[in-house]
Amino acid sequence: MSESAKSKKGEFVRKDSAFRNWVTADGSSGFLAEAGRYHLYVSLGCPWAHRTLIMRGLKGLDDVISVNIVDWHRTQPKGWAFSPEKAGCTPDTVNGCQALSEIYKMANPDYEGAWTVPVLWDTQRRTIVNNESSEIIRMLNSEFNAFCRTSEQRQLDFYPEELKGEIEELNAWIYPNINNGVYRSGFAQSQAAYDEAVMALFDNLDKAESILAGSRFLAGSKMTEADIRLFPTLVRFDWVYHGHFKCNKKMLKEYPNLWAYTRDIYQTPGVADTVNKEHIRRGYHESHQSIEQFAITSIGPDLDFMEPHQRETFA
Ligand SMILES: N[C@@H](CCC(=O)N[C@@H](CS)C(=O)NCC(=O)O)C(=O)O
Repeated sequence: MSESAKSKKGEFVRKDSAFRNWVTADGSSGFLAEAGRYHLYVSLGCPWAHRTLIMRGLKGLDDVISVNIVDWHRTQPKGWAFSPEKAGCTPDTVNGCQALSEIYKMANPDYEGAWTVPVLWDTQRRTIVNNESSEIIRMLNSEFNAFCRTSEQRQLDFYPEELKGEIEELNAWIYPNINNGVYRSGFAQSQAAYDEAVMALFDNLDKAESILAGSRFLAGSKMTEADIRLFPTLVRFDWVYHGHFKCNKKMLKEYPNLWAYTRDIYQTPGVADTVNKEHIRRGYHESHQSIEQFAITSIGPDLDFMEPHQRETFA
Protein backbone atom coordinates (compact mmCIF):
# COMPACT_ATOMS: atom_id res chain seq x y z
CA MET A 1 0.00 0.00 0.00
CA SER A 2 2.16 2.93 -1.08
CA GLU A 3 -0.68 5.44 -1.65
CA SER A 4 1.96 8.14 -1.25
CA ALA A 5 1.98 7.67 2.48
CA LYS A 6 3.94 6.46 5.48
CA SER A 7 2.50 5.23 8.72
CA LYS A 8 3.53 5.95 12.28
CA LYS A 9 1.67 4.34 15.16
CA GLY A 10 -0.57 2.76 12.54
CA GLU A 11 -1.81 6.15 11.33
CA PHE A 12 -2.08 7.03 7.65
CA VAL A 13 -0.14 10.15 6.55
CA ARG A 14 -0.33 11.49 2.98
CA LYS A 15 2.87 12.83 1.35
CA ASP A 16 3.07 16.23 -0.35
CA SER A 17 2.97 16.49 -4.14
CA ALA A 18 6.27 17.28 -5.90
CA PHE A 19 5.51 19.25 -9.09
CA ARG A 20 4.10 22.64 -8.18
CA ASN A 21 4.31 24.95 -11.21
CA TRP A 22 1.36 27.07 -12.38
CA VAL A 23 -0.23 27.69 -15.73
CA THR A 24 -1.20 31.36 -15.95
CA ALA A 25 -3.36 33.36 -18.37
CA ASP A 26 -0.48 35.79 -19.03
CA GLY A 27 2.27 33.17 -19.20
CA SER A 28 4.33 34.95 -16.53
CA SER A 29 5.00 31.61 -14.84
CA GLY A 30 6.55 30.16 -17.98
CA PHE A 31 3.43 28.10 -18.62
CA LEU A 32 1.01 30.11 -20.77
CA ALA A 33 -2.64 29.00 -20.79
CA GLU A 34 -3.36 27.83 -24.33
CA ALA A 35 -5.99 25.58 -25.92
CA GLY A 36 -4.66 22.11 -26.78
CA ARG A 37 -1.36 22.53 -24.92
CA TYR A 38 -2.10 20.84 -21.57
CA HIS A 39 -3.12 17.29 -20.85
CA LEU A 40 -4.49 15.52 -17.77
CA TYR A 41 -3.64 11.99 -16.71
CA VAL A 42 -6.31 10.70 -14.32
CA SER A 43 -7.77 7.63 -12.71
CA LEU A 44 -11.58 7.64 -12.58
CA GLY A 45 -11.36 5.86 -9.24
CA CYS A 46 -9.23 8.55 -7.60
CA PRO A 47 -11.12 11.27 -5.70
CA TRP A 48 -8.26 13.80 -6.08
CA ALA A 49 -8.12 13.33 -9.86
CA HIS A 50 -11.92 13.49 -9.87
CA ARG A 51 -11.81 17.12 -8.70
CA THR A 52 -9.89 18.10 -11.82
CA LEU A 53 -12.37 16.39 -14.15
CA ILE A 54 -15.29 18.12 -12.44
CA MET A 55 -13.70 21.56 -12.73
CA ARG A 56 -12.78 20.89 -16.38
CA GLY A 57 -16.40 19.86 -17.10
CA LEU A 58 -18.03 22.75 -15.22
CA LYS A 59 -15.77 25.33 -16.89
CA GLY A 60 -16.38 23.89 -20.37
CA LEU A 61 -12.73 23.00 -20.98
CA ASP A 62 -13.27 19.49 -22.38
CA ASP A 63 -12.00 20.48 -25.83
CA VAL A 64 -9.17 22.61 -24.41
CA ILE A 65 -7.48 20.18 -22.01
CA SER A 66 -7.25 16.57 -23.18
CA VAL A 67 -7.47 13.59 -20.81
CA ASN A 68 -6.14 10.05 -20.60
CA ILE A 69 -7.57 7.52 -18.17
CA VAL A 70 -5.36 4.89 -16.51
CA ASP A 71 -6.36 1.34 -15.62
CA TRP A 72 -8.56 1.31 -12.50
CA HIS A 73 -6.31 -1.38 -11.01
CA ARG A 74 -3.09 0.06 -9.65
CA THR A 75 -0.62 -2.81 -9.43
CA GLN A 76 2.60 -3.04 -7.42
CA PRO A 77 5.36 -2.22 -8.16
CA LYS A 78 4.39 -0.82 -11.57
CA GLY A 79 1.77 1.63 -10.31
CA TRP A 80 -0.77 3.19 -12.65
CA ALA A 81 -0.62 1.74 -16.17
CA PHE A 82 -2.46 2.27 -19.44
CA SER A 83 -4.78 -0.59 -20.42
CA PRO A 84 -6.74 0.68 -23.42
CA GLU A 85 -8.37 -2.73 -23.89
CA LYS A 86 -10.31 -2.32 -20.61
CA ALA A 87 -13.69 -0.52 -20.53
CA GLY A 88 -13.40 3.21 -19.91
CA CYS A 89 -9.56 3.19 -20.02
CA THR A 90 -7.43 4.90 -22.68
CA PRO A 91 -3.92 4.60 -24.07
CA ASP A 92 -1.43 7.38 -23.40
CA THR A 93 -2.27 9.41 -26.50
CA VAL A 94 0.35 12.09 -25.81
CA ASN A 95 3.56 10.28 -24.88
CA GLY A 96 2.79 6.68 -25.87
CA CYS A 97 3.88 5.43 -22.43
CA GLN A 98 2.80 2.13 -20.89
CA ALA A 99 2.77 3.39 -17.28
CA LEU A 100 2.46 6.70 -15.46
CA SER A 101 5.89 6.20 -13.88
CA GLU A 102 7.46 6.74 -17.33
CA ILE A 103 5.82 10.18 -17.51
CA TYR A 104 7.27 11.12 -14.12
CA LYS A 105 10.71 9.93 -15.29
CA MET A 106 10.40 12.04 -18.47
CA ALA A 107 9.70 15.10 -16.34
CA ASN A 108 12.51 14.35 -13.91
CA PRO A 109 14.80 11.33 -14.37
CA ASP A 110 15.85 11.61 -10.70
CA TYR A 111 12.27 11.65 -9.37
CA GLU A 112 11.83 9.16 -6.56
CA GLY A 113 8.44 10.16 -5.17
CA ALA A 114 5.08 8.48 -5.66
CA TRP A 115 3.57 8.23 -9.15
CA THR A 116 0.24 9.78 -8.33
CA VAL A 117 -2.71 10.95 -10.38
CA PRO A 118 -3.76 13.56 -11.34
CA VAL A 119 -0.89 14.84 -13.49
CA LEU A 120 -1.11 18.04 -15.53
CA TRP A 121 1.28 17.62 -18.47
CA ASP A 122 2.60 20.34 -20.76
CA THR A 123 2.83 18.98 -24.32
CA GLN A 124 5.01 21.94 -25.37
CA ARG A 125 7.71 21.90 -22.72
CA ARG A 126 7.19 18.13 -22.33
CA THR A 127 7.11 18.17 -18.57
CA ILE A 128 4.76 17.85 -15.62
CA VAL A 129 3.41 21.25 -14.63
CA ASN A 130 1.70 20.14 -11.46
CA ASN A 131 0.54 16.95 -9.73
CA GLU A 132 -1.44 18.52 -6.88
CA SER A 133 -5.18 18.43 -7.54
CA SER A 134 -6.03 21.38 -5.26
CA GLU A 135 -3.73 23.59 -7.36
CA ILE A 136 -4.77 22.18 -10.73
CA ILE A 137 -8.42 23.02 -10.02
CA ARG A 138 -7.47 26.61 -9.13
CA MET A 139 -5.73 26.97 -12.52
CA LEU A 140 -8.68 25.50 -14.40
CA ASN A 141 -11.03 27.82 -12.50
CA SER A 142 -9.27 31.07 -13.32
CA GLU A 143 -6.51 30.80 -15.92
CA PHE A 144 -8.29 29.27 -18.92
CA ASN A 145 -11.24 31.69 -19.11
CA ALA A 146 -10.35 32.72 -22.66
CA PHE A 147 -11.12 29.18 -23.79
CA CYS A 148 -14.33 28.20 -21.93
CA ARG A 149 -17.02 26.78 -24.19
CA THR A 150 -19.72 29.35 -23.24
CA SER A 151 -19.68 32.86 -21.83
CA GLU A 152 -21.64 31.56 -18.79
CA GLN A 153 -18.84 29.09 -18.10
CA ARG A 154 -16.27 31.89 -18.47
CA GLN A 155 -18.15 33.86 -15.80
CA LEU A 156 -18.26 30.94 -13.37
CA ASP A 157 -15.86 31.50 -10.50
CA PHE A 158 -15.65 28.72 -7.94
CA TYR A 159 -13.12 30.66 -5.82
CA PRO A 160 -14.55 34.18 -5.78
CA GLU A 161 -12.70 36.96 -3.98
CA GLU A 162 -15.43 37.56 -1.40
CA LEU A 163 -15.57 33.88 -0.37
CA LYS A 164 -11.85 33.04 -0.39
CA GLY A 165 -11.53 33.15 3.40
CA GLU A 166 -14.58 30.99 3.96
CA ILE A 167 -13.55 28.48 1.26
CA GLU A 168 -10.05 28.17 2.78
CA GLU A 169 -11.61 27.48 6.18
CA LEU A 170 -13.95 24.86 4.71
CA ASN A 171 -11.07 23.20 2.84
CA ALA A 172 -8.89 23.16 5.95
CA TRP A 173 -11.69 21.43 7.85
CA ILE A 174 -12.96 19.04 5.13
CA TYR A 175 -9.61 17.78 3.79
CA PRO A 176 -8.20 16.19 6.94
CA ASN A 177 -11.49 15.16 8.48
CA ILE A 178 -13.55 13.94 5.51
CA ASN A 179 -11.56 13.71 2.21
CA ASN A 180 -8.57 12.18 3.94
CA GLY A 181 -10.65 10.98 6.91
CA VAL A 182 -11.99 8.05 4.90
CA TYR A 183 -8.39 7.09 4.00
CA ARG A 184 -7.26 7.46 7.61
CA SER A 185 -10.03 5.01 8.54
CA GLY A 186 -9.43 2.61 5.65
CA PHE A 187 -5.63 2.58 5.83
CA ALA A 188 -5.33 2.49 9.61
CA GLN A 189 -2.93 -0.23 10.68
CA SER A 190 -4.03 -0.38 14.31
CA GLN A 191 -7.44 -0.57 15.96
CA ALA A 192 -6.74 2.65 17.91
CA ALA A 193 -5.85 4.62 14.76
CA TYR A 194 -8.98 3.35 13.02
CA ASP A 195 -11.26 4.07 16.00
CA GLU A 196 -9.99 7.64 16.25
CA ALA A 197 -10.26 8.28 12.50
CA VAL A 198 -13.70 6.77 11.98
CA MET A 199 -15.26 8.55 14.96
CA ALA A 200 -13.83 11.87 13.78
CA LEU A 201 -15.08 11.18 10.26
CA PHE A 202 -18.67 10.65 11.36
CA ASP A 203 -18.60 13.61 13.77
CA ASN A 204 -17.54 15.75 10.83
CA LEU A 205 -20.14 14.29 8.48
CA ASP A 206 -22.71 15.24 11.14
CA LYS A 207 -21.29 18.77 11.08
CA ALA A 208 -21.52 18.92 7.27
CA GLU A 209 -25.08 17.61 7.48
CA SER A 210 -26.05 20.44 9.80
CA ILE A 211 -24.45 23.11 7.56
CA LEU A 212 -26.31 21.72 4.55
CA ALA A 213 -29.60 21.73 6.47
CA GLY A 214 -29.49 25.52 6.23
CA SER A 215 -27.74 26.19 2.94
CA ARG A 216 -27.80 24.71 -0.59
CA PHE A 217 -23.99 24.61 -0.82
CA LEU A 218 -21.23 24.76 1.80
CA ALA A 219 -20.53 28.48 1.39
CA GLY A 220 -24.06 29.65 0.54
CA SER A 221 -26.32 29.54 -2.48
CA LYS A 222 -23.61 29.04 -5.12
CA MET A 223 -21.37 26.06 -5.73
CA THR A 224 -17.74 26.75 -4.86
CA GLU A 225 -14.43 24.94 -4.92
CA ALA A 226 -15.23 23.59 -1.43
CA ASP A 227 -18.20 21.67 -2.86
CA ILE A 228 -16.11 20.39 -5.78
CA ARG A 229 -13.62 19.05 -3.22
CA LEU A 230 -16.24 17.42 -0.98
CA PHE A 231 -18.33 15.78 -3.72
CA PRO A 232 -15.78 13.13 -4.86
CA THR A 233 -15.66 11.75 -1.31
CA LEU A 234 -19.45 11.73 -0.95
CA VAL A 235 -20.13 10.12 -4.32
CA ARG A 236 -17.74 7.25 -3.39
CA PHE A 237 -19.03 6.87 0.15
CA ASP A 238 -21.67 4.14 -0.10
CA TRP A 239 -19.93 2.39 -3.01
CA VAL A 240 -16.50 1.94 -1.41
CA TYR A 241 -15.82 3.81 1.82
CA HIS A 242 -18.76 2.30 3.69
CA GLY A 243 -17.64 -1.30 3.07
CA HIS A 244 -14.04 -1.42 1.88
CA PHE A 245 -12.75 1.37 4.14
CA LYS A 246 -15.00 0.27 7.03
CA CYS A 247 -16.72 3.68 7.31
CA ASN A 248 -19.90 1.87 8.16
CA LYS A 249 -21.49 3.68 11.09
CA LYS A 250 -23.95 5.11 8.59
CA MET A 251 -24.47 5.18 4.85
CA LEU A 252 -24.36 8.54 3.14
CA LYS A 253 -27.93 8.03 1.96
CA GLU A 254 -29.03 8.05 5.63
CA TYR A 255 -28.03 11.72 5.88
CA PRO A 256 -30.97 13.52 4.22
CA ASN A 257 -29.13 16.75 3.47
CA LEU A 258 -25.75 15.30 2.46
CA TRP A 259 -27.46 12.77 0.19
CA ALA A 260 -29.66 15.38 -1.53
CA TYR A 261 -26.64 17.70 -1.84
CA THR A 262 -24.63 14.91 -3.51
CA ARG A 263 -27.46 14.35 -6.01
CA ASP A 264 -27.73 18.10 -6.59
CA ILE A 265 -24.05 18.28 -7.61
CA TYR A 266 -24.25 15.03 -9.57
CA GLN A 267 -27.16 16.44 -11.59
CA THR A 268 -25.28 19.65 -12.44
CA PRO A 269 -24.45 19.53 -16.18
CA GLY A 270 -20.89 18.30 -16.70
CA VAL A 271 -20.61 16.33 -13.45
CA ALA A 272 -22.36 12.97 -14.05
CA ASP A 273 -20.01 12.16 -16.94
CA THR A 274 -17.06 12.30 -14.53
CA VAL A 275 -18.49 9.58 -12.23
CA ASN A 276 -17.69 5.98 -13.21
CA LYS A 277 -19.09 3.46 -10.73
CA GLU A 278 -17.09 0.48 -12.06
CA HIS A 279 -13.75 2.32 -12.03
CA ILE A 280 -14.48 3.50 -8.49
CA ARG A 281 -15.61 0.13 -7.11
CA ARG A 282 -13.08 -2.05 -8.88
CA GLY A 283 -10.29 0.52 -8.43
CA TYR A 284 -10.51 0.53 -4.64
CA HIS A 285 -11.14 -3.20 -4.19
CA GLU A 286 -8.45 -4.38 -6.62
CA SER A 287 -5.80 -1.77 -5.80
CA HIS A 288 -5.95 -1.92 -1.99
CA GLN A 289 -6.23 -5.63 -1.22
CA SER A 290 -3.56 -5.43 1.48
CA ILE A 291 -5.74 -3.51 3.95
CA GLU A 292 -7.52 -6.70 5.03
CA GLN A 293 -4.35 -8.00 6.76
CA PHE A 294 -4.75 -5.59 9.70
CA ALA A 295 -7.91 -7.33 10.96
CA ILE A 296 -9.53 -4.06 12.01
CA THR A 297 -12.99 -4.56 13.53
CA SER A 298 -15.31 -2.09 11.88
CA ILE A 299 -17.49 0.34 13.80
CA GLY A 300 -20.70 -1.19 12.39
CA PRO A 301 -23.98 0.55 11.70
CA ASP A 302 -25.97 2.49 14.29
CA LEU A 303 -28.92 0.20 15.08
CA ASP A 304 -31.77 0.98 17.51
CA PHE A 305 -33.17 -2.35 18.62
CA MET A 306 -35.59 -0.52 20.95
CA GLU A 307 -37.42 1.17 18.08
CA PRO A 308 -41.15 0.19 18.34
CA HIS A 309 -41.78 -2.84 16.10
CA GLN A 310 -45.62 -2.91 15.95
CA ARG A 311 -45.54 -6.61 15.14
CA GLU A 312 -48.15 -7.21 17.82
CA THR A 313 -50.79 -5.77 15.48
CA PHE A 314 -50.71 -9.07 13.59
CA ALA A 315 -53.43 -11.44 14.82
N1 LIG B 1 -1.96 15.31 -3.24
C1 LIG B 1 -2.35 14.59 -4.35
C2 LIG B 1 -2.78 13.16 -3.96
C3 LIG B 1 -3.07 12.30 -5.15
C4 LIG B 1 -3.11 10.82 -4.78
O1 LIG B 1 -2.79 10.42 -3.64
N2 LIG B 1 -3.51 9.99 -5.75
C5 LIG B 1 -3.50 8.55 -5.53
C6 LIG B 1 -4.74 7.90 -6.16
S1 LIG B 1 -6.23 8.26 -5.31
C7 LIG B 1 -2.32 7.92 -6.23
O2 LIG B 1 -2.10 8.18 -7.40
N3 LIG B 1 -1.57 7.08 -5.52
C8 LIG B 1 -0.48 6.35 -6.10
C9 LIG B 1 0.66 6.13 -5.13
O3 LIG B 1 0.60 6.62 -4.01
O4 LIG B 1 1.60 5.43 -5.51
C10 LIG B 1 -3.46 15.34 -5.04
O5 LIG B 1 -4.44 15.72 -4.39
O6 LIG B 1 -3.34 15.59 -6.22
